[in-house]
Amino acid sequence: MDDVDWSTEWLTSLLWILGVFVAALIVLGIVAVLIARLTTWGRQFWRLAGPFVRPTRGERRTWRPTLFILLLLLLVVLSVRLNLLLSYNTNELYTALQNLDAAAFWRAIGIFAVIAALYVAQALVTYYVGQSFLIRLWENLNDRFLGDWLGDRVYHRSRFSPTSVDNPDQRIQEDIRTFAEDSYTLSFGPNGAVSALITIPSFTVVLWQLSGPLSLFGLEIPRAMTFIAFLYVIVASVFAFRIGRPLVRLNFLNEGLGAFYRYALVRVRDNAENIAFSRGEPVERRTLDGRFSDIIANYWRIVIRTLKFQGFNLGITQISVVFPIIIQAPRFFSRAISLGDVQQTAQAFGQVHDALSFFRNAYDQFAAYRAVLDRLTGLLDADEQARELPVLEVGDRPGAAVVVRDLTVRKPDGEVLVDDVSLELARAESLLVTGRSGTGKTTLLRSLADLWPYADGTVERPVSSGSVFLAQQPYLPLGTLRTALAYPGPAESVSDDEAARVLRATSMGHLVDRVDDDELWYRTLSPGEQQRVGFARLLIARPDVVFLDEATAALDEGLEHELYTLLRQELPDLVLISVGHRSSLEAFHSRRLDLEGDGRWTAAAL
Ligand SMILES: Nc1ncnc2c1ncn2[C@@H]1O[C@H](COP(=O)(O)OP(=O)(O)OP(=O)(O)O)[C@@H](O)[C@H]1O
Repeated sequence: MDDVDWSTEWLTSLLWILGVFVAALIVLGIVAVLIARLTTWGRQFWRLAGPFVRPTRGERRTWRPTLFILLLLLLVVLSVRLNLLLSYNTNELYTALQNLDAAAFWRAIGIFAVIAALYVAQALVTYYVGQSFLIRLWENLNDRFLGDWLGDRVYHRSRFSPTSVDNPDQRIQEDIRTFAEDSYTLSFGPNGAVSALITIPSFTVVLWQLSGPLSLFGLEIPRAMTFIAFLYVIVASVFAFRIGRPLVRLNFLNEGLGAFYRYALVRVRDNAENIAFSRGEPVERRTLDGRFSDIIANYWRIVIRTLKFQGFNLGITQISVVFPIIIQAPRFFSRAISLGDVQQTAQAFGQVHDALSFFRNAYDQFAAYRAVLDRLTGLLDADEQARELPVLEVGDRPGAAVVVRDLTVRKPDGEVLVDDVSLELARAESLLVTGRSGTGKTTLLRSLADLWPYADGTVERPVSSGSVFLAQQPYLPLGTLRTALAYPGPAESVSDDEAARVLRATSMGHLVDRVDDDELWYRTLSPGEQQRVGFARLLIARPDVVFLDEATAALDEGLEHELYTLLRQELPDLVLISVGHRSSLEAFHSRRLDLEGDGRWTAAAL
């Protein structure tokens, strides 16, 4: 093996790094384009990462991600170069030992110290740059996915999609992080694909230089070591792929089953009181046990499959430790090569072996990665489908008025709930929608709110904050009571005086001192109190039109009377549309729409 001239090595190494960097850039660029075009997972990857790396038109073009990628590539090339130098240094070290040459030995140790210091610095910088890159990718994806899911009210509309996806929350919170992490580790990570692709040719050259001919069954194989290394790993990889393949599906199932179980647990937590009242623990337990045992059954399948897969991988890796030494030993004993050469061969073989094995060892990680790709692109698809569902055009009509023309509301299966209804409500008018349970009262309100995809006709009303919908159970956001009163406005928009006034007006004076307590209000307040928070919110928001869906059902008739009177007094011009069963509500409405089922309805003045 030729000696390295360490005095000029920095220049040689610099030129090497530049040359390999450019060559790697070209080759990786071509490979990346081919993967993104020709493979499903490549297309999925590009769909997720593309907008980060290359923002599309309309967004500000930023070169930052591209520069990050170039820097990461440069660092990988540098690390391979340092590994190469370490292998030459090892050769010198062992040759000096064999020759009992103390001066050469200490010189080699000195050089080792320099390379090792550079190596540590390189590893730390790589870690920092790599993590910064993945954090940026993570932030970008979270931003996009949240925007996609909340935008156009997809989170709600997706309930009506033909294919609904499970647990979008988990996909946004966990899968995005896994995607960012795995994208980095599998590509530019210290043992990733890029490092493997650069290491293989670099160390193949070393192996080539150290290889001698080998006689096998009377046949002379020149440079046998190089060929054997490749043959060994390629054959092993083919077997490993076959053994490891089912892990893709099993890991996918593992994710889904875990989420399914967690969802059941969350349901128990959220419905704790109902379950406790009915002593429903045995039923819940059975459901939870069922879901958990599905996880375990699948996990066992993963364990058995991994046993086979890892058993094979570990065996192959162990053999590879002594393999190059055995092959080089005869040449060492015949003094054709030095001890340093044998050591360097073992190192070079190890590098080529590890690099080639990347594709085999990373298989299970890659399997989980593909499952994440499927889950994330699945969510994007479902969001798109939800967006494509029909919408009832709601025209903006500022001021207190609602106009509905030829509105027909259907169930998803096409059955008509409300057939061809038209109505006009002017300032201060009010409508009570009645009908038996299941005749479509809530669905009619949903259609007016532009939330129900299976409706046609035209609706005009004030949009955005001009109209407020209040469901039977008002939504109380996390945070303070002030946040709940201001919702969906910002908490700071409600002053102390105003909060106190509306709380007292809705018979909740006892909460005046607690407006800034951060509690789980949706659990602390009784259903009736929650409904009163809904009314208090109306007094703050002062909308032009209000839709109340059994919004006083949890209150006694006396309180109901007080709240409706209050609403009329404070908002005399308000257009009021209520859904309710109680006859006591008639006193507060000027007209009634009675749904009779099968699309039929009657309208009358009250
Ligand atoms: N997301 C949905 N998918 C399919 N069908 C639905 C959906 N939401 C409601 N429906 C159906 O539409 C019909 C009307 O439901 P809706 O909730 O509007 O009735 P309602 O008159 O408000 O009943 P109640 O008085 O009990 O509240 C019901 O048969 C219900 O099963």
